[in-house]
Amino acid sequence: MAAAAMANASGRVLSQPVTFVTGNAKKLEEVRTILGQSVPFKSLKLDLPELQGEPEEISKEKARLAAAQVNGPVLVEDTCLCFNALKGLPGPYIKWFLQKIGHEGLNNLLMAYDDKSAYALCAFSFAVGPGCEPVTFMGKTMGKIVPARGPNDFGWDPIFQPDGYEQTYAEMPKEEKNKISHRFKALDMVKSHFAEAGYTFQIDNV
Ligand SMILES: O=P(O)(O)OP(=O)(O)OP(=O)(O)OC[C@H]1O[C@@H](n2cnc3c(O)ncnc32)[C@H](O)[C@@H]1O
Ligand SMILES: [Mg+2]
Repeated sequence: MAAAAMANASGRVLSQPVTFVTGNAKKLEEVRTILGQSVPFKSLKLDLPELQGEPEEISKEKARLAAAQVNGPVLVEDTCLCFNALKGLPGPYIKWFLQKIGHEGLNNLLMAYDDKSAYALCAFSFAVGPGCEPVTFMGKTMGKIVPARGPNDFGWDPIFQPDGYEQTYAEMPKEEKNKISHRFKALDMVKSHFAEAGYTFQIDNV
């Protein structure tokens, strides 16, 4: 953990509330619901660059870029959808795959394979400020890729059916998705981190 984060671990007040930086309104909606009042944050709509590499490194670099722009404490996340038959691809490149080939194209990618298993991976990173090394929290939910079912209002939700469920993420009530999702699991660790670190916030302008 960076020196600044250590200082805060003793219970120091953060100079500003945490800013959750994302260009994705649906992510923001889920993060708000899952975090509730546990981690006070404000949000900033910013399209950070789509980086290449391993999920944890992408997330950390996103946090460094966001902290430099916000000049304060930031939370960011990067989401991957990984197909086991394709050794984890599309992974962090899912946004472009989804945009270019859609739900049907993503199913077709697996046509030649019996193995339709996949996992959703969420990597949140928190940086206390510019120049501080981010800490990362990963959440993973296992499932399989299926022909699209359910409302089409959030990314690849209609084609991801989590293990142990007959419904896709899109078909489930939101409260159900938010109890088992990759995002929920990562945010659970974010919550614990904030509780253990004893951060206190200036929340006047949240
Ligand atoms: O600004 P950021 O936070 O980066 O938002 P983004 O939309 O660019 O998001 P990512 O870079 O993490 O790309 C992930 C892609 O997966 C989609 N996605 C993210 N979380 C999802 C979820 O829980 N269910 C379905 N689709 C999701 C999202 O819409 C993108 O197309
Ligand atoms: Mg992005």
